[in-house]
Amino acid sequence: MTNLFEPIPFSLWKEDKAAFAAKLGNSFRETGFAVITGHPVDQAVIARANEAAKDFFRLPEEVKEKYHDAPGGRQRGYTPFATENAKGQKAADLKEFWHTGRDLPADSKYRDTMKDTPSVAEVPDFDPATRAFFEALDEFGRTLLRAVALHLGLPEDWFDDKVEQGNSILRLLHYPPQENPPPKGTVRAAAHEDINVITLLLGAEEAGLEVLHRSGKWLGVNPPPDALVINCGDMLQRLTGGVLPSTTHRVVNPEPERARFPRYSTPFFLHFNQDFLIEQLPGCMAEGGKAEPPITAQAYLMERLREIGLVKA
Ligand SMILES: O=C(O)CCC(=O)C(=O)O
Ligand SMILES: [Fe+2]
Repeated sequence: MTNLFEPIPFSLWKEDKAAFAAKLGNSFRETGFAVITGHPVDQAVIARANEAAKDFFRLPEEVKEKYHDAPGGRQRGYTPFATENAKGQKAADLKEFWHTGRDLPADSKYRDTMKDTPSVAEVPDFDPATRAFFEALDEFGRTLLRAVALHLGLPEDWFDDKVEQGNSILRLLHYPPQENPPPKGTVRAAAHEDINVITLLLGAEEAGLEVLHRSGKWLGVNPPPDALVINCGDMLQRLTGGVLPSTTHRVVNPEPERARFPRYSTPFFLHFNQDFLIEQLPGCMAEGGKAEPPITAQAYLMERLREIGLVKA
């Protein structure tokens, strides 16, 4: 099989928007994923946020636990090891993570349902480093959506005002080393689909990420160093009648020779504004697809969070 995750250089966007949009769109249609090299997210911003994340995860469990927001569905702050389970899975994932949300203007109409992110006192650089990283990914995400819009035959700025105050989340993930074999049937992240519009994923160079291709085969992604992996989430799938599929993916446990190494990754889940009505685009329907009723981004998110156990029914 040819490499389905052939990297797409971001420089192409500057030279020929239509050509970049076609490559991105075709990769999404084929696998739901794409790999981008030469992305504009500043390496210093990435490195600083990764350092802050490592410092945070090194804190004692009782300190990290202070920052949980279980009643809010863990959409902000800390989630301890083995809490989240993928839809339909009994065993919890072998990961702990942190969620940074959008820093909303004081007068935003979304303040009631989009909480502030807790401030971490024990790691002095944590707040500014993660904020800067959120903003860089948010900006690049909007650029990528411009390419998606062109691919779909929409005006280039179609997504702009639908995501500008979106309920997006930066997730800092830590998969601890596995010195002892983990319980049978558990993996770092069980097979799942992302809920949001698109996901921008950095840090997946450490092996483990696999994508369920429509041929039925699990394919390892293994992007080159510093590349960014993007994938379509359920909201984009719903908007496009399945033309841009939200593909099942997972993170498998390391090979024995890598078991003593932790794995860190930092998916950025780009969401619509909460009151955006996700309604299938006219004339957009995958072969064999079925139409789904319109639903607001917020109602859809809550439905999906219940399914993965982060919001209790
Ligand atoms: O850690 C990774 O490489 C992927 C994580 C992921 O798929 C997720 O958190 O939704
Ligand atoms: Fe995911």
